Amino acid sequence: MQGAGSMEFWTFWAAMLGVLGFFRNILSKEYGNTFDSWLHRALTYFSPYAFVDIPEFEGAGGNEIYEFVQSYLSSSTASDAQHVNLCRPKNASQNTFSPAPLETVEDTFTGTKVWWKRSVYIRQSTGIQFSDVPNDEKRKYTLKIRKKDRDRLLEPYVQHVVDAAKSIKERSRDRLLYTNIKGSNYFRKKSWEAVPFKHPSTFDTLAMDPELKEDIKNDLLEFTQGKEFYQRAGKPWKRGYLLYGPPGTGKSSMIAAIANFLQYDIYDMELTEVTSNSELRQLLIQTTNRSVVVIEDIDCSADLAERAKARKESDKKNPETGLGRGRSDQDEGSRVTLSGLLNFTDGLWSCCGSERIIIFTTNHVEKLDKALLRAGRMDRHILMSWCEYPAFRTLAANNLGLEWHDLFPEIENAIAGKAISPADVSELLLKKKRNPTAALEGLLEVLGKAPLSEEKPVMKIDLDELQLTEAIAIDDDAADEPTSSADSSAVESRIEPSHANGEPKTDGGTEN
Ligand SMILES: Nc1ncnc2c1ncn2[C@@H]1O[C@H](COP(=O)(O)OP(=O)(O)OP(=O)(O)O)[C@@H](O)[C@H]1O
Repeated sequence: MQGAGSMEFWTFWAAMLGVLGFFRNILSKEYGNTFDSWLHRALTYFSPYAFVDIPEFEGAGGNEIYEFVQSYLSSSTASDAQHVNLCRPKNASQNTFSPAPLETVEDTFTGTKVWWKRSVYIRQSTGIQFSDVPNDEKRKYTLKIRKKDRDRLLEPYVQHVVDAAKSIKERSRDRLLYTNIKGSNYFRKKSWEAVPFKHPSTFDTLAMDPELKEDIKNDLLEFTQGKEFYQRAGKPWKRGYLLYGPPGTGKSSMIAAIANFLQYDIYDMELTEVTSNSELRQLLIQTTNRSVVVIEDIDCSADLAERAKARKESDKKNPETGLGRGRSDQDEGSRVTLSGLLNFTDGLWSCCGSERIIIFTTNHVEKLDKALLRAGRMDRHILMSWCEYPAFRTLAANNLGLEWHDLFPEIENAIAGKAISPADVSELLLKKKRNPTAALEGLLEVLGKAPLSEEKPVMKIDLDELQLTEAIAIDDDAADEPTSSADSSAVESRIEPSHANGEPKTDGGTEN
């Protein structure tokens, strides 16, 4: 009986469709379209599903949500579909998938199923062409969602799609290396110039103490996952590293490894090209989130002797009141000052973006002003030192493809306590990379003559001494508007290219 009932049901609907089809055929084009839209509305009304159309173009512009959906569906969800489009945009390094037209893709959000369908259909030409898509081709994604789930799910689901699409885009795009250039644009406004960043250095190829390497990786991971912590603690979401050590110990390689590890862009700040604190600020504002801002060889950019000299000169001008102290920087105009740099690292302006790593490097940590080194200013001080045995093992693997060789124990003895940089070891190995044994023998010979690290000690930052150093009270505007107090001499230390030795001094304020 049930079979007969079901038969009647289908017979009824087949007859209904036949009648509807007959009417549709005899209607003129104009009435036909009205009939179609009426039928569509009727079917939608009785359907348990709601449909959300996301057209590629809305009005005269593109629809951002369409692009987000496209990126979202290019992830594994779409590649699970039976029929997918596969493409690789020009210059991109990854393939992207999208569901083929009319293919339905299922997705699950917080345990609820939703469905996506992409349609491409012909529209009547308006004579306006919005893109390189042929004028009469229209595309849209349609989200099918149960009516009962719509109110609860639609908003958060769309937000989830947008967030996921943004992170997919971020991961798949080529990263950039920016450098600041002298007022290149029409208004001579300081700006950055970018090139694709393709440095091969990674934490795997970096030759250094394995424990320190792991520690830095964990620190970086903790930082990237720390959004809530930084918010809760009322701290700007940024982290400062000072990399110091002799030339060729891998400071630049470490920066590249950090950027590759975090998938961040790099802003390589040439401080000698920056002529004032406000320019420095301008450049900082233009940097994007999720980036590494680097000032290499900060000891060469920061002439602390000049600072002492400037102070002496200004003292001479106003011997009694000391009102000129520190002013000379400003009087002479456009110069980046120490306070400008400190504002850059931890002043109010340093918070204009988020998820940012600031890295300074130096070969001469002893030349740096203690105000820069003080705890809290740079979160980590990382010593990149002479090549030790574990670092040598990494270099042997990188350059010779060697995991083990009978000469390794001899090298372990010979390299201990020697002042030889990873760059030198790397070069020696590379010279004879076709003959690993000869390369290792060559290295042993050089190690025999290499100076002891005691003879070329690496200056280490003495944190205890830094704790005793008094801090400079930093006022956000201090850099551009010098105070007339005696303190300004410390705040307004000039920074410009030179290698001269200086006598750093910090005045007043409290340790943080
Ligand atoms: N720790 C290291 N791990 C792997 N390779 C290294 C390391 N140190 C140096 N090298 C090799 O030596 C080259 C120079 O190193 P790098 O520029 O990173 O050193 P640096 O400390 O920044 O030098 P400088 O202070 O002179 O700028 C690199 O291209 C790399 O091949």
